[in-house]
Amino acid sequence: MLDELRAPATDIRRAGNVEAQGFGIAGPLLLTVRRFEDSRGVFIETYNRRDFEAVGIAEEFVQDNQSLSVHRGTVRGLHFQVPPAPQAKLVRVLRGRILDIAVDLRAGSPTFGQHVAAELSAENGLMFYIPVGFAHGFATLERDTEVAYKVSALYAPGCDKGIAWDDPALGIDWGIDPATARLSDKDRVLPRLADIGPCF
Ligand SMILES: Cc1cn([C@H]2C[C@H](O)[C@@H](COP(=O)(O)OP(=O)(O)O[C@H]3O[C@@H](C)C(=O)[C@@H](O)[C@H]3O)O2)c(=O)[nH]c1=O
Repeated sequence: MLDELRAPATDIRRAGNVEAQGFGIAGPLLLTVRRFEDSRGVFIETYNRRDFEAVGIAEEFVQDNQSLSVHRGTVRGLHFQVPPAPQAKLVRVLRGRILDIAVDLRAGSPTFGQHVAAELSAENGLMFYIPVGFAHGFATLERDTEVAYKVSALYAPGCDKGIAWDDPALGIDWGIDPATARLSDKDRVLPRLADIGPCF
């Protein structure tokens, strides 16, 4: 866990079975949900509208996505949908482990171009909330990693945009050897941040 990136513990909000902690960049939240363990195994609430709203996640989520990345070092991103179909995302890992990244693309934001990172795994059960106005991507740190995420707007291919994961201006340490990263054809040719206009 990248503790140095988290906001002070005083910034923790709790409601029901969820606890949310902010980062140095306003907006994204790292969520911990209560695990109910018994002799059968585990139960968790992965989303509860009332409680998630109470900790600051007010969007209505309208689509659930899931991806499997077979190889360690798979990179998906950095992606975002522009208006009129911008997406907030609520990300968790079902199997394996990722380094999840959110880059601030909000015009006028004091932290524009900066990013937050969180290690999410099936084991730690953490969730990452990424508001509208951020690009999102992740690198898989284990084989056969499955990621599930809710989004607040339907997939709109015409609004689907991206920036290069390895743009030097972003300075992201993805926790993998960049030379062995596996990307989609689409992600291999994404522009750099300096080459896109204002998006949000
Ligand atoms: C994202 C998406 C893709 N697709 C289709 C399009 C394409 O043929 C195939 C694979 O799409 P992609 O290559 O864009 O998948 P992927 O690279 O996994 O894209 C995802 O990356 C992560 C980091 C995100 O944040 C997501 O919002 C999304 O952009 O699935 C949908 O039908 N609906 C969707 O919502």
